[in-house]
Order: sequence, then C-alpha cells, then structure tokens
Amino acid sequence: MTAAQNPISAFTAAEAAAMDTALEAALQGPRGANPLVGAVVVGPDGRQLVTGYHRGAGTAHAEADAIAAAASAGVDLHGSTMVVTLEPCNHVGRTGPCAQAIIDAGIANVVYAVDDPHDPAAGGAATLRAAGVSVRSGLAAERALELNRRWFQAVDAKRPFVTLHIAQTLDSRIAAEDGTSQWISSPESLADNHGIRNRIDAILVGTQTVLVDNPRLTARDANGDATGKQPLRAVMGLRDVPADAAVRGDDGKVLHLPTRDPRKALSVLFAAGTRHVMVEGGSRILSAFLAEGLVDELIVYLAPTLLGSGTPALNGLGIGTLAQAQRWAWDAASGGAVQFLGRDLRLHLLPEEATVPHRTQDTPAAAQSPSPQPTSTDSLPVRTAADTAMGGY
Ligand SMILES: NC(=O)C1=CN([C@@H]2O[C@H](COP(=O)(O)OP(=O)(O)OC[C@H]3O[C@@H](n4cnc5c(N)ncnc54)[C@H](OP(=O)(O)O)[C@@H]3O)[C@@H](O)[C@H]2O)C=CC1
Ligand SMILES: Nc1c(N[C@@H]2O[C@H](COP(=O)(O)O)[C@@H](O)[C@H]2O)[nH]c(=O)[nH]c1=O
Repeated sequence: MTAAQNPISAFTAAEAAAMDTALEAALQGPRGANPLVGAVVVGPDGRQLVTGYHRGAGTAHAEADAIAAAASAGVDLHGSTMVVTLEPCNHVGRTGPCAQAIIDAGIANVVYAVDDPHDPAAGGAATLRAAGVSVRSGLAAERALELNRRWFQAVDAKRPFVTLHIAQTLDSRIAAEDGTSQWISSPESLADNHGIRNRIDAILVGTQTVLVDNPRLTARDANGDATGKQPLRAVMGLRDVPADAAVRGDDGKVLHLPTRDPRKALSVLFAAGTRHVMVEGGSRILSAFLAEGLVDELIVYLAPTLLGSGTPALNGLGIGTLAQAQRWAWDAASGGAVQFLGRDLRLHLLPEEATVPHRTQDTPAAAQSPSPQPTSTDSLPVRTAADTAMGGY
C-alpha cells in the first residue's frame, strides 16, 4: 500500500523530526551491497528514545539496531512509533525479519519513507498491519530515495555496486618508477582498507598488479592475521594467473576473469553472487572502470608524499576537453567525505550528476564518459550529511 492509498497519511512534527534524525543516522553506514538505512523510535510524548542504523551487509538492520539499543538501555518500546527510512524487511536474513522484531517489541506505529524495492508487495508493511500495527509511509520519500539512489540503480542494473580504491601520493602516483608501492598509505589507511575488504563480496585487480605485487588480497589485521569474512579475489586480464601467485590462496575463493571488458567482468561477478566489488587497481583497471561509467563510489587515500614520476593513478579516461571532465561529489556516508587517517586524507566521493555527457552509440567506450545522469546545481566543496541526504545517492 502506498502513502496515497493509506487512509492515515498525516505525520506529526515529532515524526518529521525523527525522520531527519534517521536520515542523518543512515549516513553513518557504509555504501555497498545493502542500502543505507536509519531508524528512530519516538515515545508517545514525541521524545526520540533510541536511534539505529545499518552498518553493512551481514549486520543488524537499522530497526533491529534501534531495538537492541533500547534493550541494552532498558527502554520499554511498548506503544511507541518506529520511524525508519526504508520499509521494514520481512525476510529471514542473518538478523531475522525486522517486521517481527517490531511486533515483538510492542511498537504500536511505524512510519517509513519508501517501499523496499525488493519485495514491495509482500513486504514488512503487510506483516505489520496484519499484526495490528499502524503503518504509514511516504514521509521524506524523496530524500530517502536520494539517499540510496546509486544503490537502487545498481540493483536495477543487475550488476555489483562498484567501489573504486586509489591509494596515491600527493602527485597522483600509485607506484614508483620501479613498480614499488608498498606502502604509500599510512597504517591507519591500510586498516581502513582492510575493514572494507571485510565488508565487500569481491576484490578485483588487473593481471599486471598480480605480476608486480603478488598480492594476497585478503582482509587482515595489523598483525597480518586474517579477519572476519574474506572477499572473493578476482583477477582481470587475458594473461594467466601464475600457478604460484599468492592471490590463489588455499580456500578456492579466487576467480580469473579473462577479459578486458569491465562490463563483462561485472556480469560474471554478479552471476557468481557478488553484489559489491572493490576495484583496487592498478592504473589501467581503475581507468577502464571509470571510463565506462561503472563506478558507484570512489575512496581515495591521499598520502602527503611526492614521487615526481612512476605509475599515475589513472591512465586516460578518453577526455580531450574540460567540458568532458568527470566531476565527483563529496559523500558524507561511511564516516564523512574527508577524514584524516594517520598522516593521510581519506576522500569519499560519489558520481556527481550534471556534468556527464551522454554516451553515443558510435563513440568507443574508452573515449566516452559515464552514462547520463540527471542535472543538479553546483556541489559544495564539502557536503554535510544533510546535503548528501538531499542531493547524493
Ligand atoms: N597504490 C595502489 O592503490 C595500487 C597500486 N598498484 C600498482 O599499480 C601498478 C600496476 O598498474 P598497471 O600497470 O596499470 O596494471 P593493472 O593492474 O591495471 O593491470 C593491467 C593489465 O590488466 C589487463 N587488463 C584487463 N582489462 C584491461 C583494460 N580494460 N585495459 C587495460 N588493461 C586491461 C591487461 O593485461 P592482459 O594482457 O593480461 O589482458 C593489462 O596489462 C603496479 O606497480 C602496482 O604496484 C596496483 C593496485 C593498487
Ligand atoms: N600500495 C598500496 C595498496 N596496494 C594494493 O594492495 C595490494 C596488496 O594487497 P595485500 O597483498 O593483500 O596486502 C596491492 O596489490 C594493491 O592492490 N593499497 C593501499 O591501500 N595502499 C597502498 O599503499
């Protein structure tokens, strides 16, 4: 049922304020295979009791996070209102269905912004109503859609969400002239990168990086010990992966993609169950994904180091004139658009609308910019969380 069909369509000022808080909280989560979701429970007197947000695939959903926060703080939620940025789920995932958790907590009302696109007909709203919970939707719907616009697109496009990783010097080098690159990043940046490796489904590098670096591509802690969920390791390129390459590991979680076509690589990964891939490099692989407009977020670790020569971060995007430049917007999700990590800066960006010219049928892919996107006004140098909620994904 949509808000238009719902007989109860008004929202209180307290619910609107709670939705603002929920949208803000959602931005603390990571971009990726799951949408950003925030939830706030409001008491009968309009007071905001607890806030929750989703921390990425495999972790508690925002509603469950808020309910758990209430349980640990000894807050009784009977008769309260759950305000959430996405329709509560109805499926038994790793954390159980949120609709049931809401019913079990005695929550009397649910206000959500947008339907879950995966299962709108038999979603959590119907389960909640059947259990006697009052459900209204549509509050701040446009902002909630914007919050996850790129995620909705990626789900719709049936390809994995793509995070591009670049660990570079101040003068945009990812390796020195002799190919050495370990390490450009600070230990704090490396720890952050390994945290992302834990959350994604797959990590992808080019054959040249395998030959030069012989990387393991596992998620590890500062002692070098494997941590948590390990990503599938994908190597893209026509050359064989050497039999003794470290990337092969001993767990069978390695995939050679014998292609130079990023779309083909993504479709093979999607078919293999990957919903979120981090493309780590090197230069030619990063450039190929960017030139095809296949990047959903960009994470740049910028080290205050100069090399003056060596491998450039990018190797040509087919851009001949400034009007064709790819322009990116600052993304406040996942802890902020700009953060210090030790001596490095971590920059978090998303594709900006507006500046990307339309692709044409007769222009080679490498000489084209990303696929067309809606127009917007100029972006701020650094966006606030609220700005991003309004104009980001
Ligand atoms: N600082 C950092 O963040 C990182 C640094 N690096 C560094 O980058 C350097 C390697 O970068 P680079 O030389 O650019 O190599 P890449 O790792 O980008 O691999 C390039 C190879 O991938 C294959 N390939 C697959 N698709 C394409 C495509 N669309 N376009 C071009 N090639 C494709 C080709 O091999 P084939 O013939 O097999 O098809 C090509 O030779 C190393 O020195 C490494 O240390 C690497 C990763 C991260
Ligand atoms: N040099 C460099 C990175 N390099 C990336 O890390 C890979 C090595 O992975 P592993 O063998 O698992 O430690 C390497 O091949 C390349 O993809 N990453 C960064 O965050 N910062 C850096 O300075």
